[in-house]
Amino acid sequence: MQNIGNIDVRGLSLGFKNFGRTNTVVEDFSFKFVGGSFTSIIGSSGCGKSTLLNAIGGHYKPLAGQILLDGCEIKEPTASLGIVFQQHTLFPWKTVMENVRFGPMQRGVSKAQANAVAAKYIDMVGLAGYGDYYPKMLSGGMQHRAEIARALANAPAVLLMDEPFGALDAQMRASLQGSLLDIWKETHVTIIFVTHDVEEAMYLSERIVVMSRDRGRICEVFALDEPFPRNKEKLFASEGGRDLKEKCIGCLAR
Ligand SMILES: Nc1ncnc2c1ncn2[C@@H]1O[C@H](COP(=O)(O)OP(=O)(O)OP(=O)(O)O)[C@@H](O)[C@H]1O
Repeated sequence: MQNIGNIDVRGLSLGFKNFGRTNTVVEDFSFKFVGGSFTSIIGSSGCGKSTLLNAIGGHYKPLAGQILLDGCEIKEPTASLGIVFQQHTLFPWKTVMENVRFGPMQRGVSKAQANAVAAKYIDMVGLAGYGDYYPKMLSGGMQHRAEIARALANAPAVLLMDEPFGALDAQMRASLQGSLLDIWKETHVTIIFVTHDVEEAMYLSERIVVMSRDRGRICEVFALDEPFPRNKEKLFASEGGRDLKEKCIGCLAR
């Protein structure tokens, strides 16, 4: 276990007030995301995946329970908790470089240092040479790469990803999946990755948490022993792979 990036979710309940009544979305959710691990969360639409991820990111206050990052309760968003969403959130009026160095500069890092940090992550996500481009000049996949670089520039202990590749075509998705695994290997950041795609979860993660339709409870946790780098064809064609996929799909209906 790594001594940073450990997320401990304890007896967590989350909900929203609608028309004066509290609608509980996630109830009594407990799980430990070990520092440096890659965990995917799958579950049917509306089961509370994004709500959970946002709560881990410090954006929602629990109705009950708590979420700890390395032993300290998460009460608000911090630079240690990087979030990447499916939709683009880059500042359109800033270049890639300006977007990526924004976080470090907000934290008081000098411009020269922030530029160096930004250049390192722009390079890491495969966008070297695009620092002066504005978001609208980039493809959807390139914008996602820039978003990941922007999150990494804050040196987060945890990277929370909410269906980040959901809107991309198969080729772009495969390319970003490969880049993400390289980044994970290099940075040892804890990754919590929400996806609808069972095969994507199987390819990327060490563990898959399946959330239930019934108030976001944990339906099943699957561990994947297959070492990295993984071969997609082999993984999905193997008996173990086919069995796991069937089990995950079976759980999604619960
Ligand atoms: N800001 C909000 N106010 C009120 N209700 C909300 C809010 N955000 C989410 N909900 C409700 O919480 C429930 C869970 O939503 P959430 O977005 O977490 O699900 P999800 O599993 O991520 O779904 P999907 O896979 O479709 O993205 C839904 O019933 C949704 O209507």
